[in-house]
Amino acid sequence: MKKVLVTGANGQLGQCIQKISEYYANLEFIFKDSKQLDITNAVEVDTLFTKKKFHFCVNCAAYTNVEQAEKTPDMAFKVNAEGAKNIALACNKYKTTLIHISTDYVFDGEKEEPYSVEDATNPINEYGKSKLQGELYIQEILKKHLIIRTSWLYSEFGRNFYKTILDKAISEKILYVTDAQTGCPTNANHLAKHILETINENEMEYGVHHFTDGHAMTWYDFAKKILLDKQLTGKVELFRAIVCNTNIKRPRNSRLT
Ligand SMILES: NC(=O)C1=CN([C@@H]2O[C@H](COP(=O)(O)OP(=O)(O)OC[C@H]3O[C@@H](n4cnc5c(N)ncnc54)[C@H](OP(=O)(O)O)[C@@H]3O)[C@@H](O)[C@H]2O)C=CC1
Ligand SMILES: Cc1cn([C@H]2C[C@H](O)[C@@H](COP(=O)(O)OP(=O)(O)O[C@H]3O[C@@H](C)C(=O)[C@@H](O)[C@H]3O)O2)c(=O)[nH]c1=O
Repeated sequence: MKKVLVTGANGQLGQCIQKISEYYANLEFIFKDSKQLDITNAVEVDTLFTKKKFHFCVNCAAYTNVEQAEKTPDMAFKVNAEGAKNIALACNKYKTTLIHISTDYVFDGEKEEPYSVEDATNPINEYGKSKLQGELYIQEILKKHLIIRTSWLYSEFGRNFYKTILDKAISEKILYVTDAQTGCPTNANHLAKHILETINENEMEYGVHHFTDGHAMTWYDFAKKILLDKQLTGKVELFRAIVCNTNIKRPRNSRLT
């Protein structure tokens, strides 16, 4: 029986993994939320790994508030870079394979085509920079790792664009959504399944991988699709945002291939 530690287990992706975990009877899951395991505490991380022999660690713990990360980059780096480093050190010491989740925001968005794993990274905001530093630590410390970059996650869990648009469609009459960024919305449930299927495969190709649902669109297009799918188009008017109410830089194009 393979033992799988899932960190940040009460986040969006962590909850998607919990939801399907019962279908993987050959895997023994140990779910740890931020209260049960603080990945920024190296001693806490090491102690947990000493007690149990994990075959895999899926690191879902992260600082994901992109706007707040710009104001308090130290917080983002503490979790996304130093926290990832602590996990990588423990995985290396206790021979655990690490599956770490990263982001499309490691790219600057200046490329016209979708980004492949061979493309150079160049993050333009603090969240992206902190996530890239996490990737670099992992690559430096540990051979047995899989870094899965994904984008624009949404699901029934946690805080995400999909749920925000549904909430706004109820509370507001007009929605303004930017069409200045293009990316691939990805259902976090699909990513959860992909991760567990990958664990179940006998051979794992270490390194950086990209995983999305594959359909590129702007945030405006995505909002339109959400309203259509939920039959809310008559309830709220949707406009392309002319002025962006945020000063945070986000990649213009972050399609992943
Ligand atoms: N959401 C998205 O659109 C995308 C996310 N990703 C990446 O996917 C991964 C999962 O994201 P998602 O599930 O959406 O994010 P969430 O913010 O929903 O979940 C992250 C979880 O990490 C926990 N956490 C924060 N700090 C710590 C800490 N120091 N120790 C342990 N746990 C901590 C949070 O707990 P608490 O709430 O208690 O702080 C939260 O439960 C992340 O690595 C993210 O960078 C990549 C691309 C897109
Ligand atoms: C809710 C809303 C957002 N927007 C804009 C702001 C932003 O440019 C874009 C998306 O808003 P969000 O707050 O979801 O953006 P953001 O938090 O940047 O989303 C990112 O999160 C991190 C964790 C990732 O890793 C990325 O892949 C990506 O999903 O839409 C509007 O224009 N109008 C709106 O009503």
